[in-house]
Amino acid sequence: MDLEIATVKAILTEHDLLKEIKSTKTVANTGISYDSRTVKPGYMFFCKGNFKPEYLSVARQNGATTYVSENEYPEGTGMTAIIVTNVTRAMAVLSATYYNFPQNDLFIIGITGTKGKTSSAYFAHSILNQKYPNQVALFSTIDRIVGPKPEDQFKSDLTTPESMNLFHDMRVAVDNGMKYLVMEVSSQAYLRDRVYGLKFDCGIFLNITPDHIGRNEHKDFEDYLHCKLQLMVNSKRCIIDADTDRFDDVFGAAKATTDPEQIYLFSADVENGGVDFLIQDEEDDLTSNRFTLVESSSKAEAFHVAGDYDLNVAGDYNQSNATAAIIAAALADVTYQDAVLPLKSIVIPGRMEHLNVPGHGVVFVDYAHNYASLHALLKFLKHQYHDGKVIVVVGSPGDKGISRRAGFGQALSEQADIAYLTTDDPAFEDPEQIIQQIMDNIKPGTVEVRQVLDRHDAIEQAIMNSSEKDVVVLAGKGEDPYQKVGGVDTPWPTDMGVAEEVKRGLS
Ligand SMILES: CC(=O)N[C@H]1[C@@H](OP(=O)(O)OP(=O)(O)OC[C@H]2O[C@@H](n3ccc(=O)[nH]c3=O)[C@H](O)[C@@H]2O)O[C@H](CO)[C@@H](O)[C@@H]1O[C@H](C)C(=O)N[C@@H](C)C(=O)N[C@H](CCC(=O)O)C(=O)O
Ligand SMILES: Nc1ncnc2c1ncn2[C@@H]1O[C@H](COP(=O)(O)OP(=O)(O)OP(=O)(O)O)[C@@H](O)[C@H]1O
Repeated sequence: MDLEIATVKAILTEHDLLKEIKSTKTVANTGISYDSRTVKPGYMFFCKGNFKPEYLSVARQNGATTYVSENEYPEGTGMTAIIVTNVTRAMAVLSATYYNFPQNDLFIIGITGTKGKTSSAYFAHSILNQKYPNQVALFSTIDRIVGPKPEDQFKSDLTTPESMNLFHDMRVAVDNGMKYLVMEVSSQAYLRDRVYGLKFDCGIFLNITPDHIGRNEHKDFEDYLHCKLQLMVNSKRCIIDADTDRFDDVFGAAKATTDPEQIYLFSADVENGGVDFLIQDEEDDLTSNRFTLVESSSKAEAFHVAGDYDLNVAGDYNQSNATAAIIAAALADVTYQDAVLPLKSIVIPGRMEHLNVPGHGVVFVDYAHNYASLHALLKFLKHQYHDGKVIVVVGSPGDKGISRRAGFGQALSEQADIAYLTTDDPAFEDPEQIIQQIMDNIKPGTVEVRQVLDRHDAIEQAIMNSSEKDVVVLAGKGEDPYQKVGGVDTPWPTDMGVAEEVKRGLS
């Protein structure tokens, strides 16, 4: 595929992004890249993020003929320089153009929220896939599915990919016959313009609590909220959990660009009047997670998704995640009959996975990694295992989500009996200091704390020291296969892998 300079000029002008084009010759670009190491002859190269001018030299040596940047660089001498006001936005609109606007051929459901994005995405994907087999793409934190064959499924690096990868993967999905796309939209996606210019057919807002504030992320909570709200502003139809904090802001953002007739509210709180769908919790323990979905407005009644649902995944919060997914799927003509079956059998990797260890407590591996999710998880498990102890293995990552440290301290003080504080993706920080910061936020006398720096040892000790009535929660990493240490992804056998190894050692 070629990208003509004339087209580039027209698109950038349309989006008010063009400063000037310093052209030595007018060429068609044979490919696009933001990484000098992947550049091939005739490519257009984007200088973005923590870019260094030497990358441009490498891109030129590799054959790039054009670069797009907010500044002109001597390293690009001889190349066509496209100087823009905002390079990440320019990259988004030019990537969409280069891949020939694949979004126009997909019904796109975007999901945001501090917690529940991945779970809701898996729910929506499984429901839609039941009705439209081999036509539903999925871009989640865990996996990306761009086609029906096994090789069309691969692990994700980011929750929401860079715009260039996003439009590339959408193009592959469309070429593979996909007609629907369920994707998670992180706040970073809006902060970094990864979804700039993209209109969603349906946007879901689940919840918001403090997270992702710090260096490389959001400067404060209001910025985090502002970015999350952009999904509502950029969606043709909006689905909102009316129980979320800052509901008025979320509803206001949706109404700014969407007819209220196209906004659907749901709630698990019967007191919450004026919603379209009500969730009635029938049973939520470890063996059964059942709820009744009630259509409580005339516009909801047109959907025909009311009824009893059984979820194969524990946790009352998953009733809300599933409801959001059901409503979104209903917008793509799914009805109760299509939705009820897949939810009965769904498995979400790294979310509420459990392992029975004879003679010891049942082990839960869960991706809970901030106050809201750890609190919800421990509260649920404490209720289920009221005769035993709640034993938690947890650490907090380095260089991001700094507020999680205080949040973990608080959640452990409120719900845990024993806490093993350990390492979780320390990045460039000292894991011992991170542990100390969690410790600083534990209320004295509430929970017995053991500090075990090595995560493998911490898991082993937690399981071996547990008794049959206890529950052992391995929190934060889900099915992550690595520990991020000093800029290197160090292989990690996964929390469940370590638990299984401990179990094997007992037999
Ligand atoms: C803060 C942030 O979003 N950073 C992302 C961003 O970094 P960046 O643009 O500064 O890129 P960089 O890796 O520093 O390198 C600078 C540029 O030079 C290029 N380069 C680099 C080396 C070289 O030899 N040649 C070369 O051309 C790189 O390709 C890049 O374009 O672009 C990179 C890909 O180009 C991403 O990997 C990186 O995500 C980092 C790793 C990250 O962890 N981001 C997290 C915070 C994130 O986005 N998380 C959210 C989920 C949060 C949530 O749950 O809400 C997500 O959506 O995943
Ligand atoms: N609606 C919810 N409310 C509170 N906690 C939730 C909710 N849904 C899921 N959780 C908890 O959060 C954990 C992560 O869930 P999930 O992966 O679906 O969220 P996410 O938004 O994708 O998270 P992240 O942004 O960290 O990748 C779950 O394992 C569970 O403990």
